[in-house]
Amino acid sequence: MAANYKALTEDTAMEYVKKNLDIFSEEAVLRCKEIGDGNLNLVFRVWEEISSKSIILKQALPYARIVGEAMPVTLDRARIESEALMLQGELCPALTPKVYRFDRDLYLTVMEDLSDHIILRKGLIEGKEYPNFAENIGEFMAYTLFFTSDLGMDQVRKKQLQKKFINPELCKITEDLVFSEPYFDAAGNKIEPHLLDRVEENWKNKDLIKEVAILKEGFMTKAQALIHGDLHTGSIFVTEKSTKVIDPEFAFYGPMGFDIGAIIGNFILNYAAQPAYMEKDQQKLQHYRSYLLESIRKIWQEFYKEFIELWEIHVKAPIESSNLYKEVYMRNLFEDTLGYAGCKMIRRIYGLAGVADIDNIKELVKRSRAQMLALDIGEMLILKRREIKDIDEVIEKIKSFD
Ligand SMILES: Nc1ncnc2c1ncn2[C@@H]1O[C@H](COP(=O)(O)OP(=O)(O)O)[C@@H](O)[C@H]1O
Ligand SMILES: CSC[C@H]1O[C@H](OP(=O)(O)O)[C@H](O)[C@@H]1O
Repeated sequence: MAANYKALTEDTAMEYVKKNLDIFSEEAVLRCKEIGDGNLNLVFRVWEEISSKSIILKQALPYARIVGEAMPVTLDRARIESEALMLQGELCPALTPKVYRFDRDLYLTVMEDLSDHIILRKGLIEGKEYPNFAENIGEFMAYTLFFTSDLGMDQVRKKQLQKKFINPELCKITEDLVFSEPYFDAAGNKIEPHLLDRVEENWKNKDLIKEVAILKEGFMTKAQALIHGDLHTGSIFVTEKSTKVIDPEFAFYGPMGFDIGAIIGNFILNYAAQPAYMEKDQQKLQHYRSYLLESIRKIWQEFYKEFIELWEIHVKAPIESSNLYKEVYMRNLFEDTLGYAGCKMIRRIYGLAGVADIDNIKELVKRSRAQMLALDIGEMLILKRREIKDIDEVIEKIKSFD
């Protein structure tokens, strides 16, 4: 740990802003609130009432906030996050918060305050619709993944970037929490008693475990692009018109399908949860679930369209211009996307870190229905990913569980 590192408090965060940033005037009366609700870090909002100017300070703790000091986690994740935000900002300026400074002593990123946006997960739980989201996130993924892959950048530079974004400790968290612990009786799992029989089925399911092991191997070895690494609906801020992707501290060179699968898997988690929230209005429920499924279809289609466009414009080498190669590449990416979506769903039902869409359902019977549905869809995506023809078939298969 850097000698000068100290976790900030609301008071010291304000002092830091006054001393180090020239955003506010010297006489400004500042206020500060710690607003972090994630599993890992501190997030301070500092603002001045009269000018309505504000700023966000995000600081890594030397451990995971959700567990405490018993789970040490490298502070270097703050560097990875700020550097990934800056790179994503170059590729997709409209879809990324502005980073003003990274403090290497305090592992602190100073960035744009997005409080006029809402975390997408919250919006979806409230049943809101975001007409531009699928297009925006499709573009974000196409640009960030294409231009950091061997297709979209110089191959020597790519390897240098890979070195900069080696992120072993955070990858190990994902390897454990997403791909390993849900498949045995790990101490960190949070298994509600009514789920135990269903969870034990997973532990005994040899096919499922084999397929998850294959996906885990891909996560650990397929250095395809600089992926966000944790692209769930809690890592995205939205308004009706705008989308901003935050929190890339898990970024590393990994399989592209892990990002696309994360977003699709989290939309399906919301789909599984919605009957509990909208039970009293079946028409509204049907409408909203169609919206969620349409979003999934559009997210994949927009990503696909943008990615292929970039490929056609930027790739001139004869080998990588092969149309047959493109087909195989996109098919593999589709299968990875489905497999990782399934893994990301299952881990959220009984692994260490839950998901608000489902955890917020107070009534046990309704929560259990949502959990079982998510487990069944997750398992189907992992096991059937090679047989599923296209995104339309994914939607049909999800619907068939009702
Ligand atoms: N740039 C920002 N503007 C406004 N609020 C933010 C910003 N970044 C994070 N937050 C708030 O802090 C919360 C936690 O941030 P996040 O980056 O997800 O932390 P963690 O890495 O701990 O998961 C978010 O859910 C959001 O409410
Ligand atoms: C002990 S970290 C658990 C979990 O938290 C991260 O997500 P977030 O902080 O965005 O909620 C990541 O998904 C990790 O797997």
